[in-house]
Amino acid sequence: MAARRALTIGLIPGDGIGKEVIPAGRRVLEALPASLGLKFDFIDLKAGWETFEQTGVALPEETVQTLSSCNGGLFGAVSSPTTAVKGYSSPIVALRKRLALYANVRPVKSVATAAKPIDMVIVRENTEDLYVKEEKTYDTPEGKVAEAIKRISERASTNIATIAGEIALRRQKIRASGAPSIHKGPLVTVTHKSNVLSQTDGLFRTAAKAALADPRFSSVAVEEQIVDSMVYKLFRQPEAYDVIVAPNLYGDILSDGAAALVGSLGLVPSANVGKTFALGEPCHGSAPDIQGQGISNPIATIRSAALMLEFLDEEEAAAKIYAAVDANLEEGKLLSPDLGGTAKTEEVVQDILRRL
Ligand SMILES: NC(=O)c1ccc[n+]([C@@H]2O[C@H](COP(=O)([O-])OP(=O)(O)OC[C@H]3O[C@@H](n4cnc5c(N)ncnc54)[C@H](O)[C@@H]3O)[C@@H](O)[C@H]2O)c1
Ligand SMILES: O=C(O)CC[C@H](C(=O)O)[C@@H](O)C(=O)O
Repeated sequence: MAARRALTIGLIPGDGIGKEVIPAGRRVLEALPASLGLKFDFIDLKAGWETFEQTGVALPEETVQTLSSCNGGLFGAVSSPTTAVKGYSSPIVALRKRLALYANVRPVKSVATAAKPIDMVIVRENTEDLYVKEEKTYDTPEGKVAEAIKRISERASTNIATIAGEIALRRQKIRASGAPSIHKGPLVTVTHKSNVLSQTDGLFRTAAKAALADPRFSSVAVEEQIVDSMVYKLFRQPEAYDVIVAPNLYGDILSDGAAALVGSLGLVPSANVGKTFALGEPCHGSAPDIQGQGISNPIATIRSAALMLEFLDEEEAAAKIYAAVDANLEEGKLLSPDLGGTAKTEEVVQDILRRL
């Protein structure tokens, strides 16, 4: 039987545990039932610290060009240094801008992994804020001073709030079809710090609220919350959140915090979303503390593969992957050490493949 749709997927393992989890994502895609009619062609691509050490370039132009000709991609993680290294710049941050992946969508859901039910999506602006990385250091008579630009545009804030509203509506539609849920109606919470940063976060706040006032979001409740008290409420009452929309840096920080609430960074996926392309990426980094031990949790990447499929309009295939992962977690017999288990990455992958 000829495949209904062929998808070319670029794979960028990167560094550290990125090399352990990306093959897991690939194997799960390959194991999807033939009845779905999907055919995958994979292209291995390079980026990261090791690539930089070998070639002097962290994000080869070939990777960007090839990825832009793919339908989608999976990015593992890179080991970005914490001190400036001449010529190195974070490849994932660069890719988001080069491929116009304007939204970073991060669903955080507890499936037998947290004391409280949690089911939220953090929608992080992906191209600007402090991530424009326009920094400089200069000398003054009192010593060195460093500065960074925080750039917020009306256009990017409108775009990110719009996709947040669309995600809230889509989640509501799924709930209306009978899926069990902890939420009653669609809700978007706009996060900012415009009590202090009245111009930059002030613009984010007004543009996001204006976008969500569009009549097509009339059924979506809109709330706003200052980011510091948001962290407080997120930890005390995570069930209160449905969709959170945030500027780039706050979204980065909130999603790691939310990952702690559901039990591990190794569970939380993301998709870097553009108009016609999606790059799945686990929220975690290269985890140098556990790399090479075969114990990294592959679920964040496997869920990222599913999320990528969702944004490529292959929702049925995505649902099969989510269900296999949920079944693994609900049974709780083969869990990796970050979740309190003793299973190796390979055993978790095998269990999920069996359930597909
Ligand atoms: N997308 C990316 O490329 C990305 C994202 C975040 C961090 N990083 C980079 O990763 C490097 C390490 O950063 P870090 O240590 O601050 O954060 P990290 O996310 O790599 O690790 C934080 C903690 O979570 C654990 N962890 C993360 N993923 C896990 C998984 N799949 N299974 C089990 N445990 C997991 C780690 O063992 C560690 O204890 C840095 O160089 C940073 O720049 C890259
Ligand atoms: O270390 C890097 O090169 C990028 C880290 C990256 C980020 O967006 O800051 C990561 O924290 C993430 O959440 O994707």
